[in-house]
Amino acid sequence: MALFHVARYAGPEAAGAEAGADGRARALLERLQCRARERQRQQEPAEAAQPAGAAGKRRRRPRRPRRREGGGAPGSKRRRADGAAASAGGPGGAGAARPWSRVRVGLTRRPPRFCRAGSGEEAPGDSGEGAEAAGPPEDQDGRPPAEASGPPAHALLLGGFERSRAPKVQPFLPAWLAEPSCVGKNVTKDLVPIEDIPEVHPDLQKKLRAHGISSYFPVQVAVIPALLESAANGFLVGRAGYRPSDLCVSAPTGSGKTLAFVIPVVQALLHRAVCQVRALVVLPTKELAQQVSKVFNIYTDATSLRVALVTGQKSLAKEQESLVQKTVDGFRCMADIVVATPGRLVDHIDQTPGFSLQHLRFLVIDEADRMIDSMHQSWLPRVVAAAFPSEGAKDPFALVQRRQPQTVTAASTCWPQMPLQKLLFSATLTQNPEKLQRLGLHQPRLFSTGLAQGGSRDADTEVDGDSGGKYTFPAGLTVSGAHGYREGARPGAQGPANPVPSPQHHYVPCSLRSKPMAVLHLLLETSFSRVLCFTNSRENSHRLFLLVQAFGGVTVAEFSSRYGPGQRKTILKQFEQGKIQLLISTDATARGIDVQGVQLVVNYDAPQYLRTYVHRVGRTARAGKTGQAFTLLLKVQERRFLRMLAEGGVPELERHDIPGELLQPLVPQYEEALSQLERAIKEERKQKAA
Ligand SMILES: Nc1ncnc2c1ncn2[C@@H]1O[C@H](COP(=O)(O)OP(=O)(O)OP(=O)(O)O)[C@@H](O)[C@H]1O
Repeated sequence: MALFHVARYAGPEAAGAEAGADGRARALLERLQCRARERQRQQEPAEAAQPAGAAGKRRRRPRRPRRREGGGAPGSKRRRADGAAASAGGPGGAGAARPWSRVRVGLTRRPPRFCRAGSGEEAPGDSGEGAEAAGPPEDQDGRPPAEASGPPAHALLLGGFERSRAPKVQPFLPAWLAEPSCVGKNVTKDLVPIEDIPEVHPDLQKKLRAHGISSYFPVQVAVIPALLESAANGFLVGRAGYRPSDLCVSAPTGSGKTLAFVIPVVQALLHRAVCQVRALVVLPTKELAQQVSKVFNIYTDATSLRVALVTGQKSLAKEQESLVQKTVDGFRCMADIVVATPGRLVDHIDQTPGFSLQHLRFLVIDEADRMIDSMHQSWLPRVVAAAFPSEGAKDPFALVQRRQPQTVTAASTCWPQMPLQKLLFSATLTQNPEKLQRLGLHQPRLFSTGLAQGGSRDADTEVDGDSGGKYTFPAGLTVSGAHGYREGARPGAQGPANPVPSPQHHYVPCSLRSKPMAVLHLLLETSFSRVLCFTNSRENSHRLFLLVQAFGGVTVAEFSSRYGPGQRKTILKQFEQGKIQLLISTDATARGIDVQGVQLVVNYDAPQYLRTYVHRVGRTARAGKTGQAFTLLLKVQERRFLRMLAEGGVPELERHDIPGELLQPLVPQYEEALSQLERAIKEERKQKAA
């Protein structure tokens, strides 16, 4: 018994030796019995004075304690607890007669949860015991009994912590993160004509116009002059001879971030004498790298600058040819601008003889938040190590010495230094200083379209589980000037003269069974020519693709890692050309992919993270266009998903019910498609096994 003895009643005698334990228990028992008798005496005259009915009513309140004295139902939890109290308080279960001792009984049995004593709070769905744990029963006037010397009101007891929410702690941010340079977010309003930024080279201005660009978007207005200024003294030194600041840019999807770095980088390198790798752009996927290199090719066309794409789409040898050429006296660099995925870049650093980053002036990290997540591949330290060679490996006769960044001293400014400037771009740039610190930024400057001051600064909801980040969405996806999609209303149909702005983010409550039909219904109803539908896995993409294909009436394709880079390129091209109406994709196309004219994004599987949602829906409403986003939600997902989006600053999510009768006409065809899907999957399995 001694092993299980818990000294719950601390008193002066508690300090005594073990030998006195029996005596203490007896003394305590007597004291308790004495108090119980006294209380009974007090109650008796009061009850006698009451009318029979009233007395009966009032007696009902302390019924529980009495039942406990007599013992509850055999085998019940309550009885076991009383047993514990009896063993602690003494024989006969006298301790159970004391209301506050019951509180302690509760303590022994309940999981450790905290609540304020006397608050009367109880854990939801736990009414009986919760009421007990909350404090002693009240007397006839609704007050606790006078002699019940339970724990003091300020003491913390168990239970009910759900009610008291811990106050949200606002992280303390460095000044550059807390006070960003604000960038306008509306690409249809805050435009600046090309001629209003005369710093941009006339040839580049001409090219911009030739490609249908007559004004700069807000992010370009802010970033292009800042970058050009930092490279004003050529690419050897920054302003006043100092190393230029690194730039971080956070602007919505489709707001023109690519041109914001392409134009100044091309301009800074326009008059270089010798071809060396001076700009390196790192992106997370092959498709994105391809897209960005295409933009560089447009703006370096008819210049001596050369762009190389290294993503692993071609063989290593072929890529090596585009980077370096062997000559009689060494190697000749073949690229000024290298656009790469991190893995392949490291391959070339390791395996391509003569590939040097020692003249690297700009390191652009696009989709920077995603790239920070891939830092475990340690591609960045490899790039920095390649850009700043160790002392022994330096060329003593080189005109421009390259040194690791260090404190500026008179000696350190004796030689012209070639700085390495890092430029980070993303629609969901993290504001977590610890993560950004891993990039080793130098006096960074942040350009942002307004991460909410009040919100949590870590926009890395998906990674950190901190869902307080706020994002800015493209204006065309926030509220459209035209009518949004309404049941039965075909897009493209003329709306009223003064259209009522409508939210463009929708959710469709549906069941697991009705999800494919909901997608088909949205497609058939809207008849949009380019719809992008996201799933959470390539298996889901494949099955949905087979099902829609079997259903018929829609030109459909799938995009996932099931296909090789070449096939994926073709699929994207066909989608862009309008040959494919519905592209079912994994998150492989969620980031950065710029397909003109996507009118609708459907999240067939709800994205797990806010950041994923931002990028997925950002495939529509690009460059000032409007677009719509529908997310299919199962009942169990609804609450969490909507809360996540609300906390993330998603403007308004309109519930869009699809009544059963609208789906009914699709059922026969759908059932037929289902059986075709089953057959197709069986066939595929057979082929795989063979
Ligand atoms: N000043 C401009 N005027 C008109 N169109 C522009 C302008 N700048 C960029 N665009 C177009 O806007 C589209 C989106 O640009 P871009 O891909 O650079 O967006 P982004 O901000 O990088 O988006 P994401 O975050 O999704 O990668 C492109 O088709 C681009 O050609």
